[in-house]
Amino acid sequence: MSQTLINLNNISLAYRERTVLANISLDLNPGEIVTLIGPNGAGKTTLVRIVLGLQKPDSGQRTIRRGLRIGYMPQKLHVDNTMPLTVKRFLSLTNQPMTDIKNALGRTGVEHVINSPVQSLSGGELQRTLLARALLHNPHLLVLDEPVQGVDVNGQKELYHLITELRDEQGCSVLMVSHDLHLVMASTDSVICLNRHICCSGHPHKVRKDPAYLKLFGGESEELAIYTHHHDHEHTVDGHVVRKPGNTGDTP
Ligand SMILES: Nc1ncnc2c1ncn2[C@@H]1O[C@H](COP(=O)(O)OP(=O)(O)OP(=O)(O)O)[C@@H](O)[C@H]1O
Repeated sequence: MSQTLINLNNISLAYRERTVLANISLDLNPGEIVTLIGPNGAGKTTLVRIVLGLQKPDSGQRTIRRGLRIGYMPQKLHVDNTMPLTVKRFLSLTNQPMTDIKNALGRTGVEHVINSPVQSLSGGELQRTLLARALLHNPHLLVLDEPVQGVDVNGQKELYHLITELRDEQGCSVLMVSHDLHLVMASTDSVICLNRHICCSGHPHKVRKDPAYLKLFGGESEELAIYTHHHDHEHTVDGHVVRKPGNTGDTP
């Protein structure tokens, strides 16, 4: 594994005899974006914690390239509502220079929130602030646990686009967790579909059609992917539907 950043070999883990991860093997290679996808409770966060070295598996090996720097964006940020904490103070806890902090916030598009309390940020601003924090150590690998949660659909697309740009600019690798293959499709090199074991993996277009993926996520996801909204009407400002001239169809 000369070039490989992190290798997991046959990792298994159980909580009180309940298997959470079984025989997981994977390689994270330089410059690659890998997305972990799976239903709730599939073991995605647990696997991320093992990749980060925060949790030890019951069996199997984790091998990490010497000197590897990892930037981590957690799934949740717990900040006590009564504790005054500005974005500036929050990011200063990383001990990085203020110019780097400002640059990172600028790069993720939220320089304007630097003096705002963390608790007051919108979903998108919070995710971009957490992404800026993950960038601060100039990482070789970005690990992003559900980076678009709490963000609306357009914001999600923008955020995935930004993640791809950051990978291109910085040449880092990305391991991220997502719930929606179709939204992440354009932004990932490969997908690992997890449900306590690896159900299928590979190029996103291949995984999308894999019977194991379809079994987990159902045919609905395929229908959603091909559904195109034929808009035969317009809306008034108060939301009422107005048919376009010459169109009487009942398409939504
Ligand atoms: N510390 C723990 N002790 C006992 N069980 C745990 C612990 N941490 C996680 N689990 C269980 O392990 C399973 C996998 O959890 P994990 O958080 O890794 O799933 P996930 O795929 O990230 O889920 P989600 O999409 O809901 O975030 C779940 O059934 C969870 O209840």
